[in-house]
Amino acid sequence: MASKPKATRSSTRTKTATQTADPPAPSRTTRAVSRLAAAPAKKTTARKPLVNRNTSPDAKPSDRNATPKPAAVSKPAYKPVSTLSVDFSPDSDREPIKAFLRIRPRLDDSDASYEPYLEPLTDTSVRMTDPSSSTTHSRLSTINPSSIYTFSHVFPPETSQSDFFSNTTLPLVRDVLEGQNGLLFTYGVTNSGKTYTIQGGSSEGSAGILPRTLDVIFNSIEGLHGDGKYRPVRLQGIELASESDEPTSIRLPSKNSAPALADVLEDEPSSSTSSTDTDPTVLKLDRNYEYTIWLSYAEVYNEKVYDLFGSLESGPPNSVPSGIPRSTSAFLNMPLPSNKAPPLLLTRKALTVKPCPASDGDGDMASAGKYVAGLRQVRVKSAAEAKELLRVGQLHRRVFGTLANSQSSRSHALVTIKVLRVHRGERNDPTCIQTARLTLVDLAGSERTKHTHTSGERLREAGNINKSLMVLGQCMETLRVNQRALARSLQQGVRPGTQLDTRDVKRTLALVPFRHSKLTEILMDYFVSEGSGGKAVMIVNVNPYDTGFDENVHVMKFAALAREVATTPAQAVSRIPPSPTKSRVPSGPRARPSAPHRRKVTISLGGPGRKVSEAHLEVLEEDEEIDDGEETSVEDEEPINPLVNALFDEVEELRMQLYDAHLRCALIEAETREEVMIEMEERMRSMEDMFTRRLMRVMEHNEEKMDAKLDMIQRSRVLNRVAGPRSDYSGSVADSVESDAVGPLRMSDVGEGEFDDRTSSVAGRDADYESNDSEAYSISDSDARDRTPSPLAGKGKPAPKRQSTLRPNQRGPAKVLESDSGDDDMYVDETETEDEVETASPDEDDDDDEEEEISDFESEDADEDEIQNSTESESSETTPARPITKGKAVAAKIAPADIPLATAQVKRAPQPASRGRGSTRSSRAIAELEQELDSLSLGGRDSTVIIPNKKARAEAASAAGPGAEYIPQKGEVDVAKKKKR
Ligand SMILES: Nc1ncnc2c1ncn2[C@@H]1O[C@H](COP(=O)(O)OP(=O)(O)OP(=O)(O)O)[C@@H](O)[C@H]1O
Repeated sequence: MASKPKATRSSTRTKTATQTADPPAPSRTTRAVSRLAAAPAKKTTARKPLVNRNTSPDAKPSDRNATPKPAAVSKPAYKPVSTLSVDFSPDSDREPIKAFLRIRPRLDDSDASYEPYLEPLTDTSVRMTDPSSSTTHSRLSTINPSSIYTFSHVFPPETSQSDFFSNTTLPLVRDVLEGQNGLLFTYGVTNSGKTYTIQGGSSEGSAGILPRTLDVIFNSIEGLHGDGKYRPVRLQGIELASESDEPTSIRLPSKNSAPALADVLEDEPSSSTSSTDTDPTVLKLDRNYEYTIWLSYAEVYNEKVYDLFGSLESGPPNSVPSGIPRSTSAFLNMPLPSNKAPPLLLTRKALTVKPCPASDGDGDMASAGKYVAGLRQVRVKSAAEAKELLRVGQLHRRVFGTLANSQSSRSHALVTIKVLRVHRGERNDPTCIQTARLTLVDLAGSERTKHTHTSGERLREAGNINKSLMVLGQCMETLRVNQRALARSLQQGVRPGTQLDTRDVKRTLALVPFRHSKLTEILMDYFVSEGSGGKAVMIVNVNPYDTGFDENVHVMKFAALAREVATTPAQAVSRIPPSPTKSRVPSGPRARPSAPHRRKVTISLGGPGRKVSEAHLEVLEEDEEIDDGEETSVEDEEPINPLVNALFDEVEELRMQLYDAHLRCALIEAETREEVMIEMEERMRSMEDMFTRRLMRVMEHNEEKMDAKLDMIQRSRVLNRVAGPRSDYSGSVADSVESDAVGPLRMSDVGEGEFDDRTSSVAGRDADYESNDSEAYSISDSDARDRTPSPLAGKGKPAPKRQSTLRPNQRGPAKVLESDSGDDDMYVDETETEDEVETASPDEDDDDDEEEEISDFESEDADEDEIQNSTESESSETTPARPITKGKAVAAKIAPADIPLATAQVKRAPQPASRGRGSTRSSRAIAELEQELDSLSLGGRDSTVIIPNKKARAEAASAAGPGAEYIPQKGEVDVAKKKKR
C-alpha cells in the first residue's frame, strides 16, 4: 500500500486556524455568516487538534490510533458470523474498499424452477456457473461460463439482517461517531435485495441497515446530545443553525381527512419496518463530546439530483415555484383532486452539484469533493423521528417512482447522516466542531436495457442509470490505475540517490471522470479527498435465481475492481464558511438546461369496497439552476474539457450500440435456429415421402416379379402335364421353382428368422404368411434401399457386380461363389431373365446394404454366428482362393444345401443329353429343372418348399381344378414365421 506523503495534520491545523481568523465576508450564505459574525469573538490561535485530545478518563475508544480494540458494543444484539473478521485495526493510511457479497434467498415458487448458479466456496469466495453453458445453446457472450470471485466476505442467504448489519455497517457507524467519514453502497441487479438490505422488510427483525444505523447512533449518544447551535453545510462546513432545520412541520396526513397521495401510496406494500423493530446495540463513546445528528435524503434520477426532504412543492397549475423548500409534508397532505378538478401540479426542482470551497476542508488537505447545493439537512433528535422523516422521504421517492410508472427503484437514493461532534469544553468554538458523515446509497438496478425491454421514458431512465454506474466503474478503474502508478513512483522515490516530488507524479496521473455523472460527483469526496475521505464499503447483492447471469457477472467484476481501490480514511474537522475574498470568476461554458420535463399522470383511487375515482396529476421536473457564480473561486473552478465530455458521450453511445448489437445478434441467432429447424423438418418430410414412394415402387416391382414367376410355374406345370404324369419328384421340382419364385423376397427373411424356423409347420399359417411376408419384404427391401448412400461410399472404385452361384453339378452342400455378373457361361432361363438381371446388377449396392444389415443381425444372434462360422469354414474350404466377404458369408450361412437360394443364380453345368426323355423343348426344360433340383439334393426328407403368397396358392388351386383347395404338403416350411425384432 502506498504510504501517504508527509503532510502533518498539526501544520495544517495551524494554517486553517489562522484562516478562520479572517472576518467572514458577505456571501450567499449570508444568514449563517451573519449569525456567525454575531457570535462571541473567538480566540483563533492555533490549537492542538481535538481529535488528539483525550482529556476524559473514558475517552480511550475515541482515539483510533491508540489501541486496536474490538467493537465496544455494550449489548451485542447479534450473533456474529463465526469466521468473519471485521477489520477494526486502526489505519490512517489508504484502505481498500471492502466488498461484501450478500446472496438473496429463494423467495417463492417463481424461483423454484431455477437452480442457483452461484455456489459459495468459502467465506470469501463464490463460484458462478452459467446455467446455459450446460445446454447445447451456444453462447454469444464472451463471458467465462464458470468463474470464482473473491470478496471481503460472503454472506449466505440465511444471514439475518442483524448479523449483516453488525458485520458490515457497525464499524462505519462507530467511525462516524468518532469523526470519520464512511460510505456504503449497494450494487446489484434489480430484485437482488438492495432495498431490502438498506431499508429492510416488513416482518419483525427485518429492519435494514439504515434504521439500524439510526438506532445504534441514538442508542450510543443517549445523554450526549448537543444543543444544535451549529448546522452542517456543504460537505464539511458548519454555520449557525436556524429553527427551520428542525422537522417540526413534518406530519403525514391523518386517515380521516380526504385521501391524499400519501394515503394512496401508503396502501402499497411498505418496506418500512415497525417501530418496535429496533436494534439495541450501543457503542461506547467518549462522553466528553456532544453530538448532533443531521439527516439529508437525495435522489439521483435521470442524471438530476432531487431533495426528498424539501424540494417537493405543490400548487395550482402554472404557479411559479419559489425554489424555497417548503414543509416536506405539504405535498403529501394535499387532498387529491377529484375527476373534474384541475390536475394537481407537482413540481420538483433539480439541485445543482457544486465544488466545495477549499476552506471547507482542512487546509492542504482540502475537500476535493462536491456538494449538492440546496439539499436540506434536518436535525433529528431521536431514531424514531429520523425514521419518520425517512419514511416521508421514501414516500416522496415512491410518489415520483409511481408517477414515472417505475416498476422498481430506477433512481439512486442517498441518505446522509451527519454527526457534529464537539468537545464539551469547546462547544462555543465552531472551529473545534468535527463533522463526519455516513452516506448510505441504494443504487438503482444495474441491469441493462435489453433485459427490461424498455423504450421511451424507460430507455432514457435506463440509459442514465447505466451511465452513472458506468462512470462509477470508470472512476474506480482510473483510481486503481492512478493509485498503482503512485505507489510505484513512491517505491522508486525511496531508492538511494533518487528524489521524488509527488506533485510531479500526480500531474501524470489520469483524470478521474467523476464529473461525468451526478452520482460520482456527489460521491467523489470519499475517493479523492486526502483530508476528508473515508472508509468505503460496497455491498454486492445477488439473486442467484435471476436469469441475468451476464449482468451478475458484470456486478461481480465491478466488485472485484472496487476492492482494488483504496480510500483515505482520515479525521475530518469542519470549517466555518470562508471569507469569499477571492476573485469571482464567471462560470465556464455550461450546457443550457433543457426544457422542464412535464408528465401527466392519472392515479386511480379506491379499491375493494371503496368508490373508485381518479385523480389527475401533472409532474414537472425542472432542471437545476445555472451556476450563478456563487462561491466559485479560481481554485474551485476545474477546467471542463469538452473533449473528455464528448468522449464520454461517445463511450455511452457506443455502449448502447454494443447492447443493441448484442440484442440483434441474439435475435438473429434465434431466427437462424428457427429457420434451420424448419428447413430440417421439411427435408425430413421430403425424405420420408421419397422413401415411401421408393418403398411402394419396390413393392409393386416385386409383386410383378412374383407374378412372372408364378406364370413360369404355371407354364411348367402345364408342360409337365403335357409331358406325362407328374412324378413326385417333378412335383417337388415345380415346388422348388415356386420357392424360387418367392426366393428374392426371402433373403433377409431366411437370414433373420426363417432359417431357425424352417422345420415349423406350414399348416394353417396362410394368413400369417400373407401379412408377414409382405411386411418382411417391405422392411428388408426398404431398409436396404432407403439408406441414403454416403457420398464417400464406394468412392474411387467401381461397384463390384457379383452374384452368388450354386454349382448345380455338385452334390452336398451348396457352395457360394462369387462371379462377375457378366459371365457368359451362365445359364439363364428365358423366364428368369428379368429376375436374374434384377437380382444381380441394378441394386448391387442395396444388396450390399442388405447383407450388411444381415451381418448386423449376426452380431446379435449367437446361434446364427455359430452357423455362420461353420458355413464360412465350409465355404473357405471349397473356395480357398476367394475370400468370402462378410455379406457373402451371410449369404452362405443362409443358403445351406437343402434350401434353394433365392438370389443364387443357378448355374448350369453342361448337361449330357442322356436324359433324352421327350423330344419337346418343354420336356427338356423340365428335365433340366429336375436335374438341377436333383443336384441340389432337394426332395425326400430334406426338401423344402416355400409357400407362395395367397394369390399364387389360389392360382395353384384353380389350376388343380374347380373347387380344389391348396393344401400345404407335409414338410413345407412356414416362411411366414419371423422373429420380431
Ligand atoms: N435477504 C433477503 N431475505 C428475504 N427477502 C429478501 C432478501 N433480499 C431481498 N428480499 C426480497 O426480494 C425482493 C426484492 O428485493 P429488493 O426490492 O430489495 O430488490 P432491489 O435490488 O432493491 O430491486 P430494485 O433495484 O428493483 O429496487 C423483495 O420482496 C425483498 O423483500
